[in-house]
Amino acid sequence: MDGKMQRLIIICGATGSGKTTIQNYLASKYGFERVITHTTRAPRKGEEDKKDYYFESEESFLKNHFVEQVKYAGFQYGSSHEGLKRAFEKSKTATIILDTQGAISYTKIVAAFEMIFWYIEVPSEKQLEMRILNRGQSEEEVKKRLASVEARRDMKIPQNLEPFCEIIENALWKDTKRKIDKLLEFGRDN
Ligand SMILES: Nc1ncnc2c1ncn2[C@@H]1O[C@H](COP(=O)(O)OP(=O)(O)OP(=O)(O)O)[C@@H](O)[C@H]1O
Ligand SMILES: Nc1nc2c(ncn2[C@@H]2O[C@H](COP(=O)(O)O)[C@@H](O)[C@H]2O)c(=O)[nH]1
Repeated sequence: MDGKMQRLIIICGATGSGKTTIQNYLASKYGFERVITHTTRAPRKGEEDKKDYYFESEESFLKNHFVEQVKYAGFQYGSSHEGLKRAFEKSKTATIILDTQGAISYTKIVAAFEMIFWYIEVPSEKQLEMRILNRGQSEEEVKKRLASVEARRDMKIPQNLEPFCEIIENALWKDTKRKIDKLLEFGRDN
């Protein structure tokens, strides 16, 4: 596959803003492969190892070759060269979900693929909280997550990421889909 034709859609935004929902839409509608990242947090209900994340112990996490890694709400997260390679073996356009710190790291790397940055926004924090609760997490868990330094930081797009990002408001799902379809209109050679 021609390396220059590859493209990575980097999706970031507040916790609960809809990054995974958007990534799933891109996979089902466009066939864009997901880059699976690594974490030391425990799987949530319904999450599967090697599908949602590579779920790692503190020891096994260190054995990967990371493009970037961060600590988020007390756990390790990282995107690996292996994960990117596996995704690009399956489709020319791949998607990855990162926190804003990880996205900033990608703005600084020299890569053989094109990068597109999306920041996902939700109109209010109350809506975010409701969406996370509806996902099945306990109120205590949600409160703890929303209070973490990283979650607070990612509520708003960092200034140094703004020049790279398309901001997508994810209020009504049908409007979000329309916006995404429009953004991808000129890249139908996936
Ligand atoms: N436009 C929307 N309207 C209503 N609910 C939505 C919308 N988009 C996503 N959701 C719901 O909000 C919840 C959070 O979405 P999702 O898991 O995609 O967020 P996320 O940004 O990946 O969160 P996290 O970073 O915490 O993993 C899910 O239950 C999802 O179904
Ligand atoms: N910088 C990175 N951020 C990542 C990676 N994988 C996921 N994430 C981000 O972490 C938070 C928390 O994720 P959650 O699944 O526990 O809700 C979220 O903002 C993700 O975008 C990664 O490899 N690098």
